[in-house]
Amino acid sequence: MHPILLLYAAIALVVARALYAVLVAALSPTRHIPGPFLARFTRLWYFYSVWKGQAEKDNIRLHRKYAKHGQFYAPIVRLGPNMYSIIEPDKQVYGVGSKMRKSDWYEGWKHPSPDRWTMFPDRDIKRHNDTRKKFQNLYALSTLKSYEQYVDDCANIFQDKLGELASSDEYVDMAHWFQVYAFDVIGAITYSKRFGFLDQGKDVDGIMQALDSNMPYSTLVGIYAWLHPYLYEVLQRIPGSGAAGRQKLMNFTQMNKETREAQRRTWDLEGKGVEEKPDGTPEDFLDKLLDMKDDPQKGVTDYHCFIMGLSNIIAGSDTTAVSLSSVLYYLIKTPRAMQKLREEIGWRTEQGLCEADRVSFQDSQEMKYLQACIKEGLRLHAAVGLPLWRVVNEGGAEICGEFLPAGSEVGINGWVAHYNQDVWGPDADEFRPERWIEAEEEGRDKLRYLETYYLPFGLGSRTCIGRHISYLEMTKLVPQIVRKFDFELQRPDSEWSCKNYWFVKPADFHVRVKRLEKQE
Ligand code: HEM
Repeated sequence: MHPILLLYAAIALVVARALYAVLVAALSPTRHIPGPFLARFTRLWYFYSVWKGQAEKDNIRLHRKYAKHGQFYAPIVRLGPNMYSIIEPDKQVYGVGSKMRKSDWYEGWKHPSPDRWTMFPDRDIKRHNDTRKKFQNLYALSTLKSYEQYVDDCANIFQDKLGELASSDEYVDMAHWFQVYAFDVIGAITYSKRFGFLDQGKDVDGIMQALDSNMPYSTLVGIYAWLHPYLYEVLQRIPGSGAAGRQKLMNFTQMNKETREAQRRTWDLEGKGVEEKPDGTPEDFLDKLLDMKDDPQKGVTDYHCFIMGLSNIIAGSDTTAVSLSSVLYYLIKTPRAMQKLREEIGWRTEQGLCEADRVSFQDSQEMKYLQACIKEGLRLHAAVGLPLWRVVNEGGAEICGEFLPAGSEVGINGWVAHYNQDVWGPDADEFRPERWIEAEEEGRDKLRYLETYYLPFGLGSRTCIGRHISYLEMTKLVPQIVRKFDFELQRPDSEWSCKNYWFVKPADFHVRVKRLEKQE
């Protein structure tokens, strides 16, 4: 075809597509739901918002902008032609038995082949339920004990590193150090093997970089999920691209699994489920998976063992690192709270209720102020900063006072929920750990009410399966470091800046570390 004709054809196609979008928007039964003008016709508005890395702020701004008199937030706003952000954790959408599946936005978090599913983005409700049931024990509170030594080892190395950093006057990037810690802990818990980041103080073999580069790709491609298979095919061949990063992690996971299987055969551990292995290390996550695989009753396959290990690294490293940064950042910004936390640790140590050099997970459960500080840190800065998209089923559904037709995508963003002054009160923007203790004292109803709107770990049937593990990592490390070190922000008078590509990562959390004169 002549090039000019080709150009005309392309222009005609674009015009027809635009007219179609205008027509659909004009006739849509949800056209009265407020939102940016462009978002009525195209997902480009949302794409741009996510691309800037500030989507949680835009999301909050929209709910505020369209609030009616007497409301803090508009209950529902539009982010795209059929994408709606809501402020209520509606049970139809998120309840444990909900039939609304994750939207195709989650496709960007997996290999495009339908056979290569993993737990977090799985959109098949039945398969997801089966997987979750099979493996939830590995993440249960009762299993944490077997992972505690791995956390202790990493926390001790982390403490030594802080000691070294304290002897220099330099500002250091605390977000980086928490990332290094969280990666090594999840590596140790999953494979009894630290990645070695803590020891070297940096990324080894580009693993952290691999995961990092995957974030913008997965976050953005999911908005136009149909593009994913084509882009992935090309990008996986380009070093440094998100798709190549994912491939690297998959290779790493597979290699660990194969090495361990060979080792277990040498040690003759297959199917034995021992608590401690011949090399003295406690049974790790991978051993537990392989024990299950060796038991024919459990229906655990090689593929399960592969994806569950991979999920731990992808879902459990940055999330914990960001959350640790949040807690420490707000403690530094709120000296009164830091002081109170140190008093709690000091008092419990004097009373012999916790050890002088480490805090056991069991002891940490009794430390009310510590628990409140962690909860409050994750409220003000949830690690995940985009709506948790779900799809409305056949027949449509009434959500937040609006009837949404089948196929609509609907989601609540933890950041929107956590800054809602109608829920948290006029001091919703403040770091005030006491609010959790007061709510508990007021009675179970008040606490339960707040917890309904507390979503750092998601909600309902897809709530974070690894949350107890992350609590184990955080509740041990935070007291261990704040009792020994002080932290001075490089820019104490301004807010930190963050980039939101699903995880809202701090970009400039620079502090000077100082050893506390008097410990406890
Ligand atoms: C403070 C740390 C963490 C935070 C804030 C966090 C947050 C979340 C959130 C918000 C979800 C739900 C996402 C959705 O609905 O789309 C989720 C799911 C998940 N998380 Fe976490 N997470 C953390 C730590 C971990 C750890 C340590 C692991 C693994 C050891 C883990 C494994 C998973 C998995 C496998 C899912 C998918 C669960 C499912 O679909 O049933 N997470 N997490």
